[in-house]
Amino acid sequence: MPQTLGNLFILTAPSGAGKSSLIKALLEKHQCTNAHNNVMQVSVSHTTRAPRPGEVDGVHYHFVDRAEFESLIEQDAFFEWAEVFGNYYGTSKIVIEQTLRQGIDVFLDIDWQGARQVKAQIPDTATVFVAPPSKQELQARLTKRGQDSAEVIEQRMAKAVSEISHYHEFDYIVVNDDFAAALAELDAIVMTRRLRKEKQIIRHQQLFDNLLGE
Ligand SMILES: Nc1nc2c(ncn2[C@@H]2O[C@H](COP(=O)(O)OP(=O)(O)O)[C@@H](O)[C@H]2O)c(=O)[nH]1
Ligand SMILES: Nc1ncnc2c1ncn2[C@@H]1O[C@H](COP(=O)(O)OP(=O)(O)O)[C@@H](O)[C@H]1O
Repeated sequence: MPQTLGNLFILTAPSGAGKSSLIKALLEKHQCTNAHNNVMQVSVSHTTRAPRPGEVDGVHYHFVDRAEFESLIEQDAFFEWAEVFGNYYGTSKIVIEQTLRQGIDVFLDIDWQGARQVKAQIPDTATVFVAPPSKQELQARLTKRGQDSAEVIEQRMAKAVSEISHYHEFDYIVVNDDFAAALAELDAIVMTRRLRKEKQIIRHQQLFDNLLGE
């Protein structure tokens, strides 16, 4: 993909570490829940997992069945996809490309396998690993969220160790202990990426043309 004004960010974490909460808070902080101020948005993945109570199709995920997902794989519709906890998850290619071209920053909440695939295609992607402060706290958050059965929580805790073992592959690490502190760190990462010379040249090309003109 050619250099775009929009930045691509990936947040990866073991389930329950707080990545969805952090992305949501960041968007609210930048008032991106307001359609007139759309400078960043979170990508809505496709999944074959069943919706949790309160999850809305097209908002939290595009919920599809396995046959539909496999047909999208055949059509090369995914930027990346992976099987996580026995379900398929994938990121639509066209939506990401269009959004970045519009100068909007895009956040992907995806697992380490997806992060690797995206980084290989777009090396400019900023990848962030969100770590919980302890295993006990991770389990407590999954339980407190109250959306998964004890069996599913057990499965997610077992999977957490393999997800965490990839922490060193990421560009940034944020430990989500105190939520406000973790949010400030994530915000700083976003700002740093935006201020890079490559992005500033695209954003301010007109200004530099004027400053250097007769
Ligand atoms: N590779 C990939 N992983 C995804 C995608 N969407 C979600 N995931 C990951 O799938 C895992 C399970 O997500 P989910 O079922 O929503 O559970 P949660 O992590 O507890 O919110 C998490 O690690 C997500 O980051 C995607 O489009 N691609
Ligand atoms: N820093 C934090 N301290 C305490 N609870 C948190 C913190 N960050 C997130 N949580 C809570 O932990 C639970 C899991 O967070 P969530 O964002 O759904 O995780 P993920 O998207 O990584 O699976 C939620 O109930 C959320 O409110």
